[in-house]
Amino acid sequence: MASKLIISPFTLAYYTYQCFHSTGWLGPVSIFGYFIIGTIVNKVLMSPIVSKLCFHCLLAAPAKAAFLAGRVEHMRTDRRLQSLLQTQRELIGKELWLYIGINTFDYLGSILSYVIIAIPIFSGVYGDLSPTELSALVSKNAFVSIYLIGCFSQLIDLSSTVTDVAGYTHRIGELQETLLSLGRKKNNNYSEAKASWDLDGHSGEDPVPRDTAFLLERMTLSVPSSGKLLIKDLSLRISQGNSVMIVGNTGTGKTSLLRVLGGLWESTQGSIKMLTCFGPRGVVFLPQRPFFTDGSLREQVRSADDERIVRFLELAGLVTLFIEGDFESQPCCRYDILSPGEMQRLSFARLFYLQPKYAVLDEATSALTEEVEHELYRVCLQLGMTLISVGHRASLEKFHSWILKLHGEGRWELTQREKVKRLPVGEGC
Ligand SMILES: Nc1ncnc2c1ncn2[C@@H]1O[C@H](COP(=O)(O)OP(=O)(O)OP(=O)(O)O)[C@@H](O)[C@H]1O
Repeated sequence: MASKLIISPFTLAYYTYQCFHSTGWLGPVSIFGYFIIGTIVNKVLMSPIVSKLCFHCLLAAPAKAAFLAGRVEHMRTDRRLQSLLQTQRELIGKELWLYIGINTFDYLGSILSYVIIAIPIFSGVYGDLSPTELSALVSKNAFVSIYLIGCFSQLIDLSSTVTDVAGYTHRIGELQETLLSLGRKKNNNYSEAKASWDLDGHSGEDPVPRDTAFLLERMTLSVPSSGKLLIKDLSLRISQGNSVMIVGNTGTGKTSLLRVLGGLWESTQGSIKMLTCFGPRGVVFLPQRPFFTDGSLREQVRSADDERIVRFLELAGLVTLFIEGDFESQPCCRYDILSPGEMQRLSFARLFYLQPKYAVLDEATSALTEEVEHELYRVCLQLGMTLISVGHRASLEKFHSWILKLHGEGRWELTQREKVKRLPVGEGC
């Protein structure tokens, strides 16, 4: 693209000069004018097609999904399909005009190349040339004119590519800035946390204990869009070995609290500080609905060592699902065929591989039985992870040192359980 961008002005200037040389100003001016008119007509014909295409894509996806949803969705599917067909018909009608426009532009362009040379010939400018020289001049001019039109088209195509690239660059720049500011914020959080701890009179040694991952001070949280109060004045320090379970009724703000911990939402008042990093050396988040990229099982678990993969899969209770040793071709590239429970097990296999210090589990075992949930939590603790989990089953409480109960409308209750023991894999709790 860069080479085209550099060369285009030169070829344009060269062929404009060549055209000017044989036809005078008439040639370049007519071609330029013709090109502008062609571009305007093209734009007018294109814009309704682009918007129709977007609408068509929007309609197509839910229509397909709804089609699979069975009889309950039959009526809705029918309506959407009708609307989809209607849009398709309108699209074809509009595209027809676009193709007519493009072809007419091409045909008229070649005629124009002869018209612009015909004028000086018939007005006697080339009266002294022989018929052979005249025919050579006409064919040379036709070539120059058509090439010139081609150059203009290329330049316009390039301008739209440059616009796209500028847009992407802008977005990537924004992303980079956001990541940088998040990094800065995290560093500030750490020093601020240290400073505020100093104010409490703990100066001298390292004020914020190294093993602290999250520090919440009189934090108030409301839903950003509605302002609905979820948690009021919560102070909490989450440190290694002190797993916290967040419980409460539906809609009381359990997931919202995890969003704040992960930096997705901001607290309304007070402060919340994450003093660790994302990833194996810090914190890993496991959502209720796991996300996997396309790729082999090895890529999902990200280990080059087959023995380790088998071990993680064994720990997650998944090994029978996969043929041993064939991790490159195993069907996680089709993870959509896995059941929700198998997906949750697979995300635990990944967690076991990463072995982070902290694991934030948002109902990460909701599709599994109590026994399997028990086993997975036990392995997490055995691998030395500190858990921050949201769950509904009371049987999960024994894996946590603290229970944070959210009552809604800002009310909460924090209770301490006895210290959780780390159990070796395979033993009961
Ligand atoms: N993205 C969002 N935009 C606006 N409101 C939201 C959003 N996500 C959640 N909420 C609202 O915030 C409130 C708390 O939601 P949250 O998901 O934290 O509840 P929860 O306690 O995790 O519930 P559950 O047990 O059902 O998962 C709810 O009233 C919900 O409607």
